[in-house]
Amino acid sequence: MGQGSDDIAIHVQGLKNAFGDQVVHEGLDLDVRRGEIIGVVGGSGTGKSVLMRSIIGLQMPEAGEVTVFGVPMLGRYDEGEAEAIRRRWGVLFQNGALFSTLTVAENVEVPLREYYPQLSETLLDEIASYKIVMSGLPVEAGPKYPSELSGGMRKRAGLARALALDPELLFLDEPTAGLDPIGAAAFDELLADLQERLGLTVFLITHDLDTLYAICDRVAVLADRKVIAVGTIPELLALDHPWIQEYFNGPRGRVAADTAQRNGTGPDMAGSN
Ligand SMILES: Nc1ncnc2c1ncn2[C@@H]1O[C@H](COP(=O)(O)OP(=O)(O)OP(=O)(O)O)[C@@H](O)[C@H]1O
Repeated sequence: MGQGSDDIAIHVQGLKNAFGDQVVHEGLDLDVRRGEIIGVVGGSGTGKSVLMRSIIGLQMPEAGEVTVFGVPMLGRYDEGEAEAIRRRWGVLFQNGALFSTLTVAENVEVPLREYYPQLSETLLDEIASYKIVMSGLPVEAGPKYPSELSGGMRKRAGLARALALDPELLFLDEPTAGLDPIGAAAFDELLADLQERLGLTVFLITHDLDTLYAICDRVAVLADRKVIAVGTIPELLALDHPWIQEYFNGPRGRVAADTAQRNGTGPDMAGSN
């Protein structure tokens, strides 16, 4: 099936980002399809977070285009059409980025208060409780402070906040970093379930090979200042780029592939080697 512009949630073209002399991206192109979970991988410092920040308007690129749901965004994040697009996404930052002086419920209410100041306190509390439960936390977590939660619970609280505005698009920066393998697998399962139930498009930065095998439809690889390849894992394995081979066919990649085969969660690897 061909990909029309309606099928594309995020279109990035010719992106350039630099900090002083350090050029992080140059001529970077990426299309994210509607309804997919795309994993974004690359060595440390290749600019995965900077790419995400460029898309959501926290980093002004030196050149390029960013279009979300067909709307050009760069330089216009606070204006009319682009401002409305911002309401259609939720973001979970790398460390959860919860406000430590607010309870979990109050954290979830922050975007609601910002965008819907007319909502009553009762309704805010109800929506927050709903999002908290949806993110796999007990409703009793609502009045707790982030410092009272485990790492896995904090991630879920961050997810609840990212889901506050009923987003169609979710940005997640290393959501399973710091979780034990069981906690990480549970978080992956939650994400896959939410993606399916809510029809989300998910932009997921990760170093976690198990996550890639378990829930990502496609994987985009950052190297040499660009997205050097994007495809399913079997498609990437067929490429002979050294970083891709080392990453997926190195010892950790092999273990993740075996685990995925055992769990029946991985892609059909027939035909790949
Ligand atoms: N605000 C900033 N000022 C200066 N340099 C920055 C800034 N933000 C990012 N960088 C640099 O840009 C490069 C890419 O950073 P980024 O955080 O996007 O990498 P990453 O691929 O997400 O890495 P990691 O996997 O380690 O999280 C790094 O060299 C980083 O030091």
